[in-house]
Amino acid sequence: MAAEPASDLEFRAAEPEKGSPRPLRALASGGGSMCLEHTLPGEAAFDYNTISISANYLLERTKHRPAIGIVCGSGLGSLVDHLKEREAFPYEKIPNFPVSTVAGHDGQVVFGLLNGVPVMCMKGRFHSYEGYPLWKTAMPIRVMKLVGVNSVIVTNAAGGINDKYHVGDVMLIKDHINIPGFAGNSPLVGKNDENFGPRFPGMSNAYDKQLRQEAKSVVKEMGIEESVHEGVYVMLGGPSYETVAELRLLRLLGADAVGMSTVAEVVVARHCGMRVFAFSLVTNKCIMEWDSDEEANHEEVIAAANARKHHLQELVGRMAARMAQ
Ligand SMILES: O=P(O)(O)O[C@H]1O[C@H](CO)[C@@H](O)[C@H]1O
Ligand code: HPA
Repeated sequence: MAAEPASDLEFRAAEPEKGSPRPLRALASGGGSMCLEHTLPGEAAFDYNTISISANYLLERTKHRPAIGIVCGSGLGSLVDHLKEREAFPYEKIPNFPVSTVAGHDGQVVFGLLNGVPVMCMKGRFHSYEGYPLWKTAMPIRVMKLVGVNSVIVTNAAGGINDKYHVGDVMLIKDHINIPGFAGNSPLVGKNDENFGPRFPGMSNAYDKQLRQEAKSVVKEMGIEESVHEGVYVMLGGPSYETVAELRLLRLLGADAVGMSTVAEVVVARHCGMRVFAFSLVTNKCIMEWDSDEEANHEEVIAAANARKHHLQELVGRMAARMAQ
């Protein structure tokens, strides 16, 4: 029997209220220079026991015992609206959980049956631009792990860099480019917790080949091959969208779609041995020409996600059924 969960007050660190993200405080570091709060080495990731408290809170309140987790990207929360025997837990109520502050991210952990398969869903994710350190944006993945999840479906809204991609297309992610990681900003920075995984996890097979094969056959069954691609996702910190020069650089680097999420979750999922299937919905075509007057915006991202929700619900549902076999 799991330990009685402590009250929210006892364990919840100070978090921003919904809609009012905590500002990044500039603090003096040892050398007298300034550094941002989320880069301070002192802010250690939650340890195994702290994450167990969040997991136990959920395990004690849901009858479901899912092995599959789903992270819903911007505007993709409806992926989990049709779960049977649904049980939802607002992030605010879960000890130690961050809160969602972005439009299109509701802020609920939702358990239920998807095509008869028990799943645990994040209806809303966290991003570093909200003021959270990367480890905290990915902390729900560790909660999933302690709930019993061993495979995750990670989804996102992304800008299409590849000029063959159109709004509404799906990109099965075959690899990522971790731009924050190039600068040493990883969700695994700090003392390694062996309870979760090794100090130096490999990432060359981050996106499970067999699950990608399954996805391709699902896409065929659904008859949507023409609008589905396989490609490389690049993560930037945001929240500003990219300049034309940045997008041209990302294209040169081999990126097909760009976003501000997913990579930290995938790194943490792989660190703790989970299988990962991930896809991007292309919600906007990236602006690659300097003479264009267009600009990316979040409203168009949400609208594009909404327009494709039925296909995506079906894709996720069929994948969950295959992953459960
Ligand atoms: O990656 P998700 O959460 O789907 O959201 C994407 O959409 C937002 C920008 O419109 C950014 O948060 C970007 O990462
Ligand atoms: N850039 C970065 N993140 C995004 C985009 C984009 O064009 N679209 C959706 N998320």
